[in-house]
Amino acid sequence: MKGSWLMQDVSVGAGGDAKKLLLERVSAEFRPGEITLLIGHNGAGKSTLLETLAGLRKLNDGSISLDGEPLWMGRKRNKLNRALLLSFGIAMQQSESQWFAPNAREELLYSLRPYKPSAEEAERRIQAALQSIGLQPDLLERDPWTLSGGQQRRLAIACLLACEPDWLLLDEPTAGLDADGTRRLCAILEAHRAAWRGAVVATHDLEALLPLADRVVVVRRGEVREAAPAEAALALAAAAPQALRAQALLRGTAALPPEAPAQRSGGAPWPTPRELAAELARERRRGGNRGGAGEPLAEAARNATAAASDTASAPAAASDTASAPADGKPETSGAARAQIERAVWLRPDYFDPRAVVLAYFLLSAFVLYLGSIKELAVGAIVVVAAAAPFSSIMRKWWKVLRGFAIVSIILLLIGGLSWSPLAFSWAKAEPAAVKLSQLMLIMVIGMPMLELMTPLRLQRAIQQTFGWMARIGIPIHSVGLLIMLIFRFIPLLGREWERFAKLAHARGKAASRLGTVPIRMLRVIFIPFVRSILRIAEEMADALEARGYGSMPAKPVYGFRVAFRRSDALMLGLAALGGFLLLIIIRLL
Ligand SMILES: Nc1ncnc2c1ncn2[C@@H]1O[C@H](COP(=O)(O)OP(=O)(O)OP(=O)(O)O)[C@@H](O)[C@H]1O
Repeated sequence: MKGSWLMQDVSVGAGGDAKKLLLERVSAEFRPGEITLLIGHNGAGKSTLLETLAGLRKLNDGSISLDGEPLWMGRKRNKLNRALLLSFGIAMQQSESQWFAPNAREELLYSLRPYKPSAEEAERRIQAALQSIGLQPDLLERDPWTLSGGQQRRLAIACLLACEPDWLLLDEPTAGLDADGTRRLCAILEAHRAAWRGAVVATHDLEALLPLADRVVVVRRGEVREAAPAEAALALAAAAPQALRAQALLRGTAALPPEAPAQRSGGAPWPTPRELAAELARERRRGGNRGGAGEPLAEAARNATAAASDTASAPAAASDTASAPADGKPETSGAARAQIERAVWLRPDYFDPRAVVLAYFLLSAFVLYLGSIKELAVGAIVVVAAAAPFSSIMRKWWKVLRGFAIVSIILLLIGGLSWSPLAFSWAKAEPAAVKLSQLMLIMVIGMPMLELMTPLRLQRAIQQTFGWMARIGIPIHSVGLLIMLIFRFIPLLGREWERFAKLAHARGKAASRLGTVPIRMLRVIFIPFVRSILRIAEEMADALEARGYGSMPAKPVYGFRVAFRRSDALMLGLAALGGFLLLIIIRLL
């Protein structure tokens, strides 16, 4: 691979939403024969940037190309360029997020599948990868989930190395590695560069990786701010501890002003955490901590405070340019701004779950009363009007509704067909159409319900309302627990499937639309998916047992109670009113 990786005006939204940008008009170039570090605060967007490079995030805008070839293909630019996918490997931040096979060997073989090596070649590559990252071959038969954190990190890197990609995209590769592992990783990166291959590494571990870097890219609030040769920063901070090195690096990248952050006393060559805290407080008083000229200084103080305390407590620890702001709140990044802001009354702790469930049953009963397509059409208008205020929290369910609508139409077409002669009879299809439309409307009513309460609040509501049943021998606490678990488990299935879809792209090199698993991969993925769900269920059972759910006391003590308030009564009243209006309208029709 001779050419560079180019990002041009790339914007990426949370879940593809253009209004909530995680990366904003990012342009950057990553060259082969270079190691580029991505640095920045927690939540700045480094992982997002890496995943975007790897085609794991859909672009809202801009383009990405490697060696002159576009990463995204097709008219709608929703298909990945498979040839490019094979030229890089990505190791994500949490190594455990990539496991699904029963043992380490299967994991390595899964990564190798897209490259179609012969059995001998695969074995050679596996052994070479294990050796360079320092893993014993006897680990190959172990379940990856049972390996230590550092061993898992090494295995994740081995999975990449076995594929011998031109580009390595590494997210926090030194996290959890011991000194030997870090040394080996650095040697691997150096060998990679010597072979005129490229690496992009998101890290907070400047201590280990800065000396290797050819370039440093500062990611901040979803924007790539500056890139500068690492040598400049190193020259400034040659013999400095982490605190100074971190500041020098940021100055080298123009993320900080060139002057020293504070006039120091005591003759120490770098500021103490106390001095920097005082400096930060001064900045605050000047009111310059947001947007003004004081911000970089405050930031310098924050960075160096954390780094200096790192130095004091653990000299070998990472010098962290991504320390949390001093006020303890996370940085208000473009990404953080992207978090879904909900109106107070849309939050899952606003309504009493009993009111939500009652309103749902009430509206569903009215829908079930509608017996013809004409009545259901009127019902649809009322339901859509009732659901409209919840549209922001219902968005993620659109796909489910669309899928249900498509399946319903197919079923109706099949149900209404007569074969000799071939004809479609609406009279034949109508009863099914009525049932399916009722189901659809009940689903539309139920979707906001799922978002308006948490499983725990629902469980608490059941226990509060029906707790007295326990005295007459009805296991109501177990019923509440079961309902809570079902509500927790359903979204978990979806999330686990999303993880598998991501693996199919990141490691299986699937070029299909993001979030989907190509049919040819289903065979490989289905059993591991079921196994993974069983593992999660087992972990959940262990957690419940550890919390004492197996031996519930006769009179449990609860941390909080749900309360029926005026807003709950109002919601119930509106649901009843909507239903009665519906009945009046259909009577008048
Ligand atoms: N799908 C998503 N929906 C909403 N927000 C998201 C999504 N994915 C990421 N984010 C947000 O984007 C921000 C950037 O996340 P990212 O993981 O890229 O940060 P980072 O720089 O790698 O942080 P760290 O140093 O902590 O690993 C975070 O605030 C995160 O919550």
